[in-house]
Amino acid sequence: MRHPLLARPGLYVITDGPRADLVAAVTAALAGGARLVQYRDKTQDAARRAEEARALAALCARHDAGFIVNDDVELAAQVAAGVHLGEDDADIAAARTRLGDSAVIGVSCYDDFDRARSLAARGADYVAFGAFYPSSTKPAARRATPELLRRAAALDVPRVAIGGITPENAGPLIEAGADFVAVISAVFGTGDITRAASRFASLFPSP
Ligand SMILES: Cc1ncc(COP(=O)(O)OP(=O)(O)O)c(N)n1
Ligand SMILES: Cc1ncsc1CCOP(=O)(O)O
Ligand SMILES: [Mg+2]
Repeated sequence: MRHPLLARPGLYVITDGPRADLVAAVTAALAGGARLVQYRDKTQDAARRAEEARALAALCARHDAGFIVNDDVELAAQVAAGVHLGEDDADIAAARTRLGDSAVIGVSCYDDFDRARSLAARGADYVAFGAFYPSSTKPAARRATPELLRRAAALDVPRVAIGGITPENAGPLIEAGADFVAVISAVFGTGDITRAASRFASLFPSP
């Protein structure tokens, strides 16, 4: 069954921290209509990470938006969030045991349909593909094509597209079946985060 937080397609923002105005930046993205927020912070500063994750979890709850922690199952458990797992991260079964059935667990599938099929069968709540376009955030990311999104319709699990996505180039991905577009720089790297988020949000059908 589709997780309730993934029922409505839309914009999935991923933070680009550390940044001093993190909570204000995410507040602005939510005001623009972001439906999912991922806390992605590759630093080792456990105290700041815990404090920020707790603040963002409360903020997202107030906006009825999903909140997902990148990589770190223990931090997700601490703040009752979901988690996003890539190929170098925890195993999905271990994450499910730790976080429980109600947590959103998303997985990176890169350009790999068989990985998506296998992880969907093992209980992933969404499968993410990409990068679809060159990404300044992750220049070495493997590349995927919209055809993969079309093929993944058969998996009957929400599909997320990531990598170099802008309001100008997101259309073909949504048309190919992306339920969410996941974006870092084209939202958080702009001078007007709310406007950038609302441009993405307007590409999806309104509820
Ligand atoms: C929604 C979404 N899709 C893909 C990724 C990438 O995950 P991963 O391959 O584990 O790489 P890092 O983000 O951890 O560098 C993601 N974070 N979110
Ligand atoms: C984390 C990640 N995984 C594949 S591309 C990417 C970065 C996406 O960031 P941007 O939206 O700035 O290209
Ligand atoms: Mg990861």
